[in-house]
Parts: sequence; C-alpha cells; structure tokens
Amino acid sequence: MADVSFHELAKLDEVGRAALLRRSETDLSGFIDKVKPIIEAVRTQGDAALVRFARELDKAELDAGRLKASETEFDEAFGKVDAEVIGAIRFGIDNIRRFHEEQKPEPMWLKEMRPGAYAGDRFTPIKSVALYVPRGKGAFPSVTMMTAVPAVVAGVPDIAIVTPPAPDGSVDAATLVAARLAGVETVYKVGGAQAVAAVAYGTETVRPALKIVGPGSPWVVAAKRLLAGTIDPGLPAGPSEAVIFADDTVKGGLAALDLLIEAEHGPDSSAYLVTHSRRVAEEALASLPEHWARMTAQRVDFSKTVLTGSYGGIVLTQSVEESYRFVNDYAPEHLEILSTDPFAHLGHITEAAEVLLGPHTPVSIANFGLGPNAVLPTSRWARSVGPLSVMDFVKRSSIGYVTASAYPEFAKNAWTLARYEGFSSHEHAVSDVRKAYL
Ligand SMILES: NC(=O)c1ccc[n+]([C@@H]2O[C@H](COP(=O)([O-])OP(=O)(O)OC[C@H]3O[C@@H](n4cnc5c(N)ncnc54)[C@H](O)[C@@H]3O)[C@@H](O)[C@H]2O)c1
Ligand SMILES: N[C@H](CO)Cc1c[nH]c[nH+]1
Ligand SMILES: [Zn+2]
Repeated sequence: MADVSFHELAKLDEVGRAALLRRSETDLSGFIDKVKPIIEAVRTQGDAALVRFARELDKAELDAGRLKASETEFDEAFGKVDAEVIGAIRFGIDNIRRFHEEQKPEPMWLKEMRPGAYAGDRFTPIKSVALYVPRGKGAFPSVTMMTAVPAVVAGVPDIAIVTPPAPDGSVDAATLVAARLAGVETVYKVGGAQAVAAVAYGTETVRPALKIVGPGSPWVVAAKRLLAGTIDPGLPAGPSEAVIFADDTVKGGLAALDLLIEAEHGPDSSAYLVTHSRRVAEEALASLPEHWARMTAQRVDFSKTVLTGSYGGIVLTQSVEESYRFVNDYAPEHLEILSTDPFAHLGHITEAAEVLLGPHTPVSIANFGLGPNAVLPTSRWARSVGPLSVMDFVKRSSIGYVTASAYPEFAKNAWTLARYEGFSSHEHAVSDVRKAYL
C-alpha cells in the first residue's frame, strides 16, 4: 500500500495545487458513454429494462410486480430493525423536521411598491418529486430522512423514493422505516442510472416525476446530467467529500479520526486534512494506523484508497491564511473547523456547503440528524449552490396587482419603454386603447 498523500502546499507549483482541487466526478466521460444505452433501454422498454438491470447490475431477481415495495414490506421492516435504530431515526427526523419547518417560506408575501400597486412572491409545492436513496457501498436510511422530510414539509403531494434492490429483491429495512416515519409510502426498487431514467420518463410501474433529488454514485450523477432536459436534476450531489480544517489548538489524532469519516464512503470519495500546524499534520499521519485498526476491512480499503490517491490526504500550509485560501478554493461539501475557537475562523471561510464547528460536531452528527440537510453539493458546486432544503421542493411565482388608482403612472412608464423596444401590442395595452375596454 502506498503512503498517505502528504502535500506541503508551498512546495507545489500551480499544476500541483490545481490537481488537489479535482474530484473523481470531475471527469464523467467514462460513465456517460455507458449510461446512455441504459437510459434508452428504460425509455423504450420500461419495466422490462428495470427488471433486467436489477438482475445485471444489482444481482437482484425481481419481476415487474415487485418493483414497488408493498405495504406488507413496510410493515415487516419495523419488525426487522432494532428498536434502538428506530429510535435514532425518530430522533433524526424530529430534528430535521424542526430545522426544515424553520426554512419553509410563507405561502405568499406582497409589498406595496407604489401607492395602490402590489408585488410579491407566492410559493407552491412541486407536484411530483423523486428521492434517490443510494445503496451500493452502504444502506442510507439517513439519506431517506434528509430527502423525505423537506419534501413532506414543503407539501409535495406525490413523493416517491427510488433505491437499488438488495440481491434478495428487498429494500433496506431501515430505509422503509425512515420513509414511513417521514411520511413517504411509495418506494421503487430501482437504482443507478436506470432509476433516474425511470422517474424521468415513467414506466408501467414507476410514475414520472418533475424533479429528482438525492445523492448517488457517478452512474447516478451521469444519468442526471444526461436527462437534465427531461427532468429537473436538482443539486449536484456526487461522491462524498470533506475537508477537516485544524488549527494548532487540537490533537492531530482527532483530526485524523474525522478525516476518515467521509474518506470511508468509497474509493471515489475525497477527504483532506488542512492545517498550518506541522505538529497536527504529523500527529494525524502517525495516528491513522490506530484508527484503521478499529475499522472494518471494506472501510479501511476505501479510506486508504482515498488518502493514498489523488483525492485525499494531508495538506500542510504555511499559515492559517493559506489554509483559508485552500479551503475556499476547494469548496468542500462538508467542512469541519477543528479549533477551541472555531468562530474565530468561520468568517474567513465562505465556500463550503456545510460548516461544522468545534471538536464536538463531527460530520457524523450532521450526517445522521443534527437538523441541517446532509445532501450537499459536491465537486466545488458549493461555490454557487447550497444544501438541499425546503426551497428545492417548492417553486416560486411572482404576483402583481395594480389598482385603478396606481395604474396611470405605471401605464405611462410602460408605454414609454414599449415604444422604445418597438412592441406595438405592448404599447397599445397601456395606451388610450385600453380605456375603451375597461
Ligand atoms: N453528497 C451527498 O449528500 C451524499 C450522501 C450520501 C452518499 N453520497 C455518495 O453517494 C454515493 C453512493 O454510491 P453507491 O455506489 O453507494 O450507491 P448508488 O445507489 O448511487 O449506486 C449503486 C448503483 O449504481 C449502479 N451501478 C453500479 N455499477 C454499475 C455499472 N458497472 N454499470 C452501470 N451501473 C452501475 C447500479 O444500478 C447500482 O444500483 C457514494 O459515492 C457516496 O459517497 C453522497
Ligand atoms: N456523508 C454523506 C453526505 O455526503 C451522508 C451520509 C449518510 N450516511 C453516511 N454519510
Ligand atoms: Zn458520510
């Protein structure tokens, strides 16, 4: 096994620094070509293609009649999941619901722009939304909680979950529990690119949706990109990633412990420890083996691949300012600020989808239900996109109302600009012609 990647930022040239900002999903060309025929098969063959891909890609034997989870499967799931796990799901859902209820906009606001003329916004739920819950390198009841709760809070009337089937044709039991407790009863056993195509086009069993949200592997990300003209693909959430920023006030072993959180998702994850403290960097490096000794073989394998490869490791900077610059350039999905005074650093970092402060707020706590949404933009999209929220499940319409008394002033100004732009009907609609019809 290669050594953990250890980069002294000052020693890297521009090319080397740019390379650190790359993610596995930066180049999806290999996936795009393979995903195109999957999408076409689902469009033309519907359920038959879903059944075939379940067999070929998920090793699951299903017939079309079992593509949708039954009520009995939901009921039985509650018997299969430990009470403690159900308790943690309830705890998370409660926090996530309260957080997202705070986010929910008023149905409408109107402001008086000029005396007698009103304008504002109205928010209405999107009519149908699909939630992608991954299941390849793990089961994700937490993603179910994070996607379903804001959809329900927003009032979306038609919510469906798509998630890959297990080889026995089942849905992960805790995912069914989380779905029901969040208020979603439609779950389709379809994963990967074929799931995105199924909800984009609809099949005999799967109802089409206007939008799909939720994280996924590059297969899912590639399909969303290809189908963006048919279904709203939501925010770009690909392989998980984190930056652990640490100053000189914490133990390096703690930074290493948290560096492994997102590094263990898969070989395509990204995870960096960024610090200007050589002590913290060296302690972190030295402590990784003791952390690996406590992990399962699969998670050791994934995190070692990440930390010894091109998408992870330790970055030693020359100053705290250089650390801030690196983090802002990197624009991580999850950011931890490990410091006894995290608020001192917070104002310097603006480009991160989620910022978790201090040694008692590891990424795990946010992933599993502190309240904020853990479905977050990856691959530097945090520079322009925020976390999944209630706003992803509503659309905004502008509302305007001009009374008779306010009309003349608006009409005069509109008339002037309509003439300048050369639009006759626009002009007539606010000219004396109108008076004859009022
Ligand atoms: N950004 C976020 O908020 C967030 C949250 C949770 C997880 N994640 C990320 O989501 C991803 C989940 O990935 P996953 O693999 O665990 O689950 P997944 O459900 O996204 O992918 C598994 C599916 O990929 C398809 N697939 C696998 N191999 C294929 C092949 N050779 N050809 C075509 N299709 C193939 C199959 O249909 C399979 O069902 C991880 O990268 C994880 O880091 C991100
Ligand atoms: N870290 C993921 C988002 O990037 C969320 C998650 C769920 N379970 C484990 N992790
Ligand atoms: Zn995670």
